[in-house]
Amino acid sequence: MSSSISIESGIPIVNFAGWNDEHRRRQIAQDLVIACHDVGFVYIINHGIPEAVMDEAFDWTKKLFDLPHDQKMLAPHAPGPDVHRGYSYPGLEKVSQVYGRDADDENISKALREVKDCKESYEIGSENNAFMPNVWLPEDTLPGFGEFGLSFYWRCNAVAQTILTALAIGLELDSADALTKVHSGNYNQLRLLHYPAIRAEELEKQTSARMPAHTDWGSITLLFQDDCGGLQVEDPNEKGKFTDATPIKNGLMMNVGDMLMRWSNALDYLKSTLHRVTLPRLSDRFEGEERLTRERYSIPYFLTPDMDTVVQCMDECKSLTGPPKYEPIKAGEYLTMRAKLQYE
Ligand SMILES: O=C(O)CCC(=O)C(=O)O
Ligand SMILES: [Fe+2]
Repeated sequence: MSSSISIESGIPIVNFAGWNDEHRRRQIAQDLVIACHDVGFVYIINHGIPEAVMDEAFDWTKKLFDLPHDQKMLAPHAPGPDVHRGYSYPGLEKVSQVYGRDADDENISKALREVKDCKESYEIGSENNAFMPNVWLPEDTLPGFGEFGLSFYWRCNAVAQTILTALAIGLELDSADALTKVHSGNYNQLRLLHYPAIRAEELEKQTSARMPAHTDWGSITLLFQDDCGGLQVEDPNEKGKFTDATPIKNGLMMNVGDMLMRWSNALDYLKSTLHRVTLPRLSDRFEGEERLTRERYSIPYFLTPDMDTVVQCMDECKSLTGPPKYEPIKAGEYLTMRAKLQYE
């Protein structure tokens, strides 16, 4: 059975076509694990979400962010990190990799906190998540938005369940449902993101950032991006070198988050790779004297295990990577710790 992997600018593409065929499924699973081990980022095509549904998700995202500020503020993100739901205006959230690599360097984290993050976002969760209740706009502000948001949330979860199954098969865990059974879907986060047009100079001089380099915290992330470009992924073999993760039509990007990396142990068998959002790639994305970059929309979907799940080195990974490197930690505690670092 031939591999389904091909490569786009250093990032593998895994084709999920034929997932229902048992032999093909094994090949896809192996390809996915190799991609997550080598790069930690992978394009997934034939993932099962129809193009029309993805287009609809971007249409709603645009409609939402086109609303006047006062109306968006009818669903405000509560102050602080505890309930990550509703609307965050530009600058409210600061993303930076102050955990891990730069955590001990106060100067680095201070400098990063002085850079403005130029994005606005809206977070949607499961209605069954008692820790983080949704913050909805009044229905007459954007009729139908909540209904679509929740249906898209669960559609993404269905794709994520297939990906988790593929990872379990590819890692040869003791059962194909080893990962799905601790991901009810109730702790995921659907995030709608808008990066307004901004003077290119601000991004070049790094007085503003679209999204500075960071890793994601959860188990996996699915990402839908428009055609603007600007997402970059660190080269796993060369620290500090970032390559463009150019959007591919109808594909989604999947990446490994820190919790799955911890699960896969010491050599971080599955890699949670640094990524960032910067200038769109093409020079024709600048317009007029002010050299404004194009605005950009993206939709990440973060998967988180159920809160009481103990994230610790999977037995099967010990043989791949040696003795456990990370202390076991409950998913809920890990999330709280990471979320606190996100807000000033
Ligand atoms: O906007 C993007 O393409 C990436 C967003 C991202 O990395 C994040 O929200 O964690
Ligand atoms: Fe991210």
